[in-house]
Amino acid sequence: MVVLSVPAEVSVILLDIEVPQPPIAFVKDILFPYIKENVKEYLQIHWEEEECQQDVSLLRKQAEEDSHLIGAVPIPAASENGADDPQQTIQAVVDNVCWQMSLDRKTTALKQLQGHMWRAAFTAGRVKAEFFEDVVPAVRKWREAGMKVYVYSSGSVEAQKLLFGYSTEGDILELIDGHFDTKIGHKVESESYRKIADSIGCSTSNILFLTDITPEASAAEKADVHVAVVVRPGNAGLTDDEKTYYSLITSFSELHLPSSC
Ligand SMILES: CSCCC(=O)C(=O)COP(=O)(O)O
Ligand SMILES: [Mg+2]
Repeated sequence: MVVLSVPAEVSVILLDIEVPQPPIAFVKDILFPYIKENVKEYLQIHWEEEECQQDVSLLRKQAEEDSHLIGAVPIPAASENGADDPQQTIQAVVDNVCWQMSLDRKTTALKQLQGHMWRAAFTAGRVKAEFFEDVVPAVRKWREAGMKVYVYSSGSVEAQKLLFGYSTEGDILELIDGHFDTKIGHKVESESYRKIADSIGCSTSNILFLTDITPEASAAEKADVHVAVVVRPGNAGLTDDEKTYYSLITSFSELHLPSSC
């Protein structure tokens, strides 16, 4: 078995949300299609609710910022007297969401609506998150060794908590010390990792970031964060240069903590 020694200065393990997911690529193959298939019905049911209207306002603001992009889908402004046809606006929101998702955009507006839709699905028992079998034992072991474990995902903090709260292993939210999403910054920007370290109260060099995406690994490394690239079935392939450059693991059990024998 490959063993990757965790540097002695590391006291925090930061996980990308997709890294602990199972081979069926839960986020891409289950959660994302769920949004596309159900967004229209969700909007129709929740349209009058304040939370839904806040989600739509944020999407509308994002659509205005995106108006210069090729293929961008506008969302008409709400009229002051509320005289607009909700079905037309709903269709525009659906089209905008599908357009953003076709580009795998990581906008806070999209992630917020997705998070609210997933909350409805998880709490109704329509979806349960699965983890690779090495994940939960490894996270428990790291915590027993005194490590803090955080999650950093483009998915909203609320959505991340759903995954750990409604998993096939039960509610395992207590295994995670904290969550970060795009509100702290994008995962391909080095500054985000400095802000995360500040927020945790440690130095960036105290963090080991596990991700499957090399531009994220590169941004973290530029901020002096330790990185390892996690290679799981279903992940995008790596180039030969990336395979040589980065420390690679295929299971969390391959991480060897300084104190473990
Ligand atoms: C329930 S979390 C959904 C994850 C998500 O929306 C996403 O875009 C995945 O992004 P990540 O940065 O975690 O790879
Ligand atoms: Mg990812």
